Amino acid sequence: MSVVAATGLSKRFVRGTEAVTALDAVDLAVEGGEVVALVGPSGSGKSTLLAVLCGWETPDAGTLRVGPGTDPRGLGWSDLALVPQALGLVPELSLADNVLLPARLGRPAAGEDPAERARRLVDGFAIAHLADRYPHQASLGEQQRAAVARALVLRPALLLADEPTAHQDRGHADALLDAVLDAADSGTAVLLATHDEVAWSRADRVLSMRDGRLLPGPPS
Ligand SMILES: Nc1ncnc2c1ncn2[C@@H]1O[C@H](COP(=O)(O)OP(=O)(O)OP(=O)(O)O)[C@@H](O)[C@H]1O
Repeated sequence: MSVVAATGLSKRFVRGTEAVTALDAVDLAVEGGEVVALVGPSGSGKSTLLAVLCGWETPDAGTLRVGPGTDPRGLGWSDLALVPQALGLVPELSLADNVLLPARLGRPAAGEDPAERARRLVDGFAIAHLADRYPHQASLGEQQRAAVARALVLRPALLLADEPTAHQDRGHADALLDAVLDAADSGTAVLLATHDEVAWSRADRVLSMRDGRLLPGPPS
């Protein structure tokens, strides 16, 4: 059974007299262990789709199932982990505490010590030496790597990531993609909104968004 399944998702935003169809009858299913790259021009609806799938936005129409239920808002970090475009690190917590936050709030994967998993992730992302810094004391790329480590620490059933390599050089982007693919190998369903063509090439499937519509394959 797919970890996330949506049919006919639609979302319109109305600003004064202007209406934008951000999602137009989107059907989507992602299986456990599958990496799906979501590509498309700026403003095509990628972030809106992720926002609906994680429960930040309510669709105007359509059906949604994430994990066991229809309302993603009740899910914990081990069910649904998110890397938002704006990262969403907690400013009052050190980078180490941000990465460990899901482990303090949620249920670790069976047989895996979350502190050890966090250490491996921050080592692999070359941010171990920044563990005691607060987010504002780290570069944007370093903050983004901490946000990806936080999302992966519990090996979530579903990972939704919005441009997770946007602030990285190629080497760090590849380390992030390696970790995302490793999580998928252990069963995580992954949906990555990305402009990174290396990420597309490493995904199992590429889906394209244009004007709120979702189509199979990379953009033509
Ligand atoms: N809260 C909102 N209110 C009004 N319009 C919105 C809102 N959120 C998004 N939109 C509009 O919906 C459309 C889709 O936006 P969305 O952020 O999903 O695009 P995107 O593909 O993620 O773009 P980018 O690659 O630049 O992040 C855009 O026209 C955007 O201006």
